[in-house]
Amino acid sequence: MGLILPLLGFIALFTFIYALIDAYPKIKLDIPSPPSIPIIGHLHKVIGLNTEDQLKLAQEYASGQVKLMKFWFFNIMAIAPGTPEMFQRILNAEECMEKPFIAYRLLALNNGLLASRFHRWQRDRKFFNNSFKMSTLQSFLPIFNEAAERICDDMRVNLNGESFNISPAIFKCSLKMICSTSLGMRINDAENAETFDKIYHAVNYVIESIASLQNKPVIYPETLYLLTPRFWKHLKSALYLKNFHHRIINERRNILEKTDENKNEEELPSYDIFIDQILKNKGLFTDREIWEHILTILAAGYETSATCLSHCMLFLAIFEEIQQKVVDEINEIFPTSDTEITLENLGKLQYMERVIKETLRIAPVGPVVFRETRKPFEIEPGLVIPKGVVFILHIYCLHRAKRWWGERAEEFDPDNFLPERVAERHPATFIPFSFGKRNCIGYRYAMLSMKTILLRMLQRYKFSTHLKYKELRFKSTLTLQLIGEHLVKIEERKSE
Ligand code: HEM
Repeated sequence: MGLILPLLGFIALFTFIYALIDAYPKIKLDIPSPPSIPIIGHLHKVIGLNTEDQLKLAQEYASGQVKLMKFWFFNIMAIAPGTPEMFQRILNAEECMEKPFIAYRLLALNNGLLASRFHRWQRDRKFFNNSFKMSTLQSFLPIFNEAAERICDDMRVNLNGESFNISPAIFKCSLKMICSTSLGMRINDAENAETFDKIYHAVNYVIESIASLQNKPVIYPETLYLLTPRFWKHLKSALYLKNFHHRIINERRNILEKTDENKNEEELPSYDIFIDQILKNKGLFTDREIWEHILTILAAGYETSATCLSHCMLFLAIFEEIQQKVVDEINEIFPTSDTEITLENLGKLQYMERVIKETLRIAPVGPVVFRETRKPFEIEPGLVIPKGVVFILHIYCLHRAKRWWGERAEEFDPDNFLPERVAERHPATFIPFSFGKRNCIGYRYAMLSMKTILLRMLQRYKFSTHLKYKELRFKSTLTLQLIGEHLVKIEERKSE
């Protein structure tokens, strides 16, 4: 006992001195920083703030119009860029392509693309870039269409009735698309209905739990979380998803082996689902890596697309004249409801695309992304950011800054994406899918699937709402969420 206390004291002192030495090159960086408190840095600014106020605080800092701003939390140094040029420089640099463990640890999917460390990511991204190629996405169009038709049928119960929250239906549709294109689950098979429901609840529970932890300060004692009932339900949901993926992987492996032996391709779907692409490359990934990759694609693709589309439907219900313009365009390119959906005619839906982009500008589903320097990085001549510094890239602030978007930056205006206006802006002023080599691998998948759902819903129904644009409020959890529900009313659209 007599020795333990001095020993602990020595370890604490040693750790403190080590942290100071480590932090020194970062602290002396010549970058402006708001006033801070010794030891804890800027932690007091965020502690106790709800997720809506955190967004407002970030906007307040961003309005300071500096190129870079420096923050620190104990010995963690973070830098936030303030101009599109700086966003571009950071997101393009190989030196900054690491993901900070502290920001992505809660996902617990360290082998998946979203959270993996640089070297593993570099190897795996090459493989998956091929999986998301245009010909594969084209083969997914019938699945997108089937899921979109299904959501329209299910929505009929709300016809001419009260306002309802459109979000759960969109989430289920988006989940079915992802499960079908990554795991080969057939959307309209009755026996899959219960499984879709279970996955829906399990994924949502895991996402909600991570979001609730994510917004606790970085020093939140996660060990305390283990003592809460939420943790056990979180664990149960995560285990369900893991076991489910294991089962599907084994089933698909058997199917592929059988078809290999019999050279009978009939059992394989006509589209190139992600799991089959992985399994056909025997030995490239371990089983653990496979389910973490597939679960990452599911997690990264499902909630983002569904949330974006829920916002988009709400904006269209609020701005009925914009909705009408989208419908006019649809009627021109898809004159009948059975006009086939192809890459070519989806590409012609240019006004719809502007509406989706404006939705992602006003409400970028991934409001913040993080990077970490893997080695010293000269961000501008003479200013070298040392290894181990975290970059906080606040996309939400960038998208709403008056400096880049003008006095009407907070208003919803799809014409912001007219080609002549786009040409006037720096390419990194609008980055809802991030930027550079480590950007969103699923952005084309997202655009095609969202366009298909919008197309089918607007062909069938007219949307309205009593909600007012100016009264909408957002909060930043894991993704950017509307505070409240996406309430809309629908009526049958008469053919025009
Ligand atoms: C509106 C829809 C979507 C938005 C706004 C979005 C946004 C983003 C953003 C901002 C990132 C960068 C995250 C970071 O660096 O921390 C990202 C990464 C990623 N997204 Fe998406 N995403 C969407 C849809 C999808 C879809 C549909 C898929 C898959 C089917 C997908 C799969 C991924 C993956 C795997 C990554 C990690 C990529 C890497 O690090 O190499 N996303 N997404």
